[in-house]
Amino acid sequence: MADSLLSVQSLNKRFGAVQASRDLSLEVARGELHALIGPNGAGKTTAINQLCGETLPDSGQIVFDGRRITRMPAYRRAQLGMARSYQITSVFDQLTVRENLSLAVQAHHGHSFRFWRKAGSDPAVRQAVLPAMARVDLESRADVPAASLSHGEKRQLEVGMALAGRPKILLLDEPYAGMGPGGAVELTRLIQRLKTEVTILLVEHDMGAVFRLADRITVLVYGQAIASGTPGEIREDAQVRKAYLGDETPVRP
Ligand SMILES: Nc1ncnc2c1ncn2[C@@H]1O[C@H](COP(=O)(O)OP(=O)(O)OP(=O)(O)O)[C@@H](O)[C@H]1O
Repeated sequence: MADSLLSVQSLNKRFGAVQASRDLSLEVARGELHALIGPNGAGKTTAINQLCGETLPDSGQIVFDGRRITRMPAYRRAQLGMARSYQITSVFDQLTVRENLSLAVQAHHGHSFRFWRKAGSDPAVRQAVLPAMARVDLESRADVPAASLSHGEKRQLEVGMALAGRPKILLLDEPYAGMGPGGAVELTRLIQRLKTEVTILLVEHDMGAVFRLADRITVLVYGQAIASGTPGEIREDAQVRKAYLGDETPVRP
């Protein structure tokens, strides 16, 4: 691929008898929103874990922004511009939106800020937090403790924390999980805006959201990529319909 930001070649990962990644190859182009879909247990989270360095593959190769990162520790990948927003919420409930984002900003730019100071008291951190809040539409909730946010707002905060390091790619693992209809609409609006700023790899079960947001989709079944293409191509792919979407599943944009 001409402008590939993330290239995964023949990744294999086995857990005992389970082959969670099977000769998995994947290309994410710079600037696109690429969705990774597949049935439960297909190996989506295992794939993401190997991309961000939480799990090492048994074999295969991962190249990110022109560098081989296959065996690189997670923190180095983060320094190179890989950010992950977790399926399980990772914000500090007792801290406010502003404080959570201050910590994230400080963690990502530790070298340029005085990290022994309370995060919110550093003027440079305070200044960087304002656009970080605006980016995820949380300015009006700045001084609200995270515990009092709605589920959707917590997701926004989580994404804001992942973006604090100005990543080149954002890995979103099931952001719609547990989201009500109102929150889902807000989240779609947010992701639609973010995809103009950062390359996104989205793992998601909500097919409506996937087909609305993705530029390209890769379908995983039993750890293997069985198809990769535009939403239109995936919708029409006979193998995908048979293995995953089902002939009767109405998948409309
Ligand atoms: N640490 C582990 N130890 C043993 N088996 C594991 C481990 N992690 C994942 N697996 C197995 O690997 C397979 C792929 O799991 P994974 O969580 O990657 O799938 P998934 O596509 O993300 O599923 P879901 O959509 O349900 O989140 C499953 O059979 C799972 O039980």
